[in-house]
Amino acid sequence: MILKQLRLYKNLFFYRYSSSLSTIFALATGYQIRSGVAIIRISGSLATQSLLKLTRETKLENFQPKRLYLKKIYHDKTNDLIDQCMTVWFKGPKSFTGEDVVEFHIHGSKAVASAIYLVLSSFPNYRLAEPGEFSKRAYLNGRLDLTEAEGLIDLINAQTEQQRKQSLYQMQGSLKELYERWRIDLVKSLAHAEAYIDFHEDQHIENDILTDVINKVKVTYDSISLHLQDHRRGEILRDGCRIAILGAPNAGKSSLLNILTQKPTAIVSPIAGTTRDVIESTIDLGGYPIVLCDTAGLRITNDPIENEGVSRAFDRANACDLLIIVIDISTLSINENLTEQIDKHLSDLFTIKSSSFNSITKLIVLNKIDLVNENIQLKFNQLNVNVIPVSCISSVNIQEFLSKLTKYIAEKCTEPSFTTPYLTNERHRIYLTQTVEDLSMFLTLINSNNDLVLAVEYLRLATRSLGTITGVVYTEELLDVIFRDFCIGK
Ligand SMILES: Nc1nc2c(ncn2[C@@H]2O[C@H](COP(=O)(O)OP(=O)(O)OP(=O)(O)O)[C@@H](O)[C@H]2O)c(=O)[nH]1
Ligand SMILES: [K+]
Ligand SMILES: [Mg+2]
Repeated sequence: MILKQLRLYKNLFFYRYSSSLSTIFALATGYQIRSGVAIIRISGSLATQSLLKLTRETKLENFQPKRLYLKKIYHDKTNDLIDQCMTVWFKGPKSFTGEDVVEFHIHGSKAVASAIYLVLSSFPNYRLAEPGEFSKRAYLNGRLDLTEAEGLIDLINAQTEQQRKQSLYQMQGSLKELYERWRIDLVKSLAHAEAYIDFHEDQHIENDILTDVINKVKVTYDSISLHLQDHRRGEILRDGCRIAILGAPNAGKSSLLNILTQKPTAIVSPIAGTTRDVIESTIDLGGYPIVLCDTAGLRITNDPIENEGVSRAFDRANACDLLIIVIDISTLSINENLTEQIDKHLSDLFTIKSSSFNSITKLIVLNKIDLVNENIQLKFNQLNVNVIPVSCISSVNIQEFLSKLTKYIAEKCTEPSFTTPYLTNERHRIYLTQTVEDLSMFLTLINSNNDLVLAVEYLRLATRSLGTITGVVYTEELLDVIFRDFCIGK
């Protein structure tokens, strides 16, 4: 235990030592420049030198931290004027990275940025930052834990309102609080269990200690297990709810896709078998992100290309969170039991490639209601809640369909909350699953009083798995995986 801690401190020490050698810089506002303002951020022990050299000031005291100064900046060797800009600096550790940070808020042109880059690169021990390097330094200097860093990248990538909320809460520590609380509980139990092992034979240590440990571990075990049974809500919100539109040829699948994307995304035609490939489009519905797929009409066919399209439709549908099945209403007979006919229609469609999609939620759209006599339309409105008659041509019931779909998606995702956050990331799921498995081993072994030392080893492994999520425990490899998703300048 102590050895491991020492190794961690050693890593951190080397990190601090080596990072003091290089001061990094990059555009923090992205490379799509040609904007009113762009920000060049510089971080490291030599960062403030750039402030003095570029502004030709001699004393750092002329700049109070966290205050903006309008300055002319110059090439330090040629004395050429580069730009007039706002400058600010943050004294480490009270900065984003925990190191001294300088920012130049320049005019957002490629030429100004390049001129400054050229000057900065000429300074000794200055170099361009790698992707995610500012955030990595923030993590290594204890300004962020890994879940907060992941929240930050998710916030940068957020496309919809609900994604914004979820990632913002995570960036502010919602998951860190939860996972650290569990980890600290387990570390305490571990310490008590170890004390029991070491001393219970020759000293008076109460047997209650062990019972107490078991009870506490059980509570954490239950909480993590519950957290894992989340139907991937947070992950669906983070990655987008995947929806496939399925149905027989000409049912109106592409017409429905075009309504949802509000543009002619897919070709619509009266020719059955128009759509062949899976057509993917990302949309925002009520703040929820959706990855929507139009697919080939499902039928048995001798055409090898169409058949490939049908196979792709099934493959994609199997990977989805929700299916919209479109049925041409005019294929149903009003005088027979409609629910039975719909069930039969679905089972005929699905057996084409012997699937059942049993575990996937389905919303059934009876399209082309405009073709049905108005008196009869009423009958279709009284079907199951997951069946909705619409017309893609006359737009009848389309608003109702959109609200129903939004409701279904809201149920699949989560209304983000700071106090009860959901899992958002496959990486966390892997380590949490490992944690419950180890805790389960601990509980089994300790209850059967088999091997106390081995049982406690599992408890130790569980604390390590939890620590890997927040980054209390880390490897270079892990950090590479996490921070490589960041862009340069973040
Ligand atoms: N009357 C009527 N026709 C519709 C409606 N929706 C679509 N259609 C027509 O039905 C035909 C087929 O529409 P598509 O959207 O291409 O159908 P699809 O299911 O994508 O067809 P495939 O890609 O060939 O499987 C087109 O001629 C559409 O104009 C509707 O609500 N009412
Ligand atoms: K068609
Ligand atoms: Mg189509």
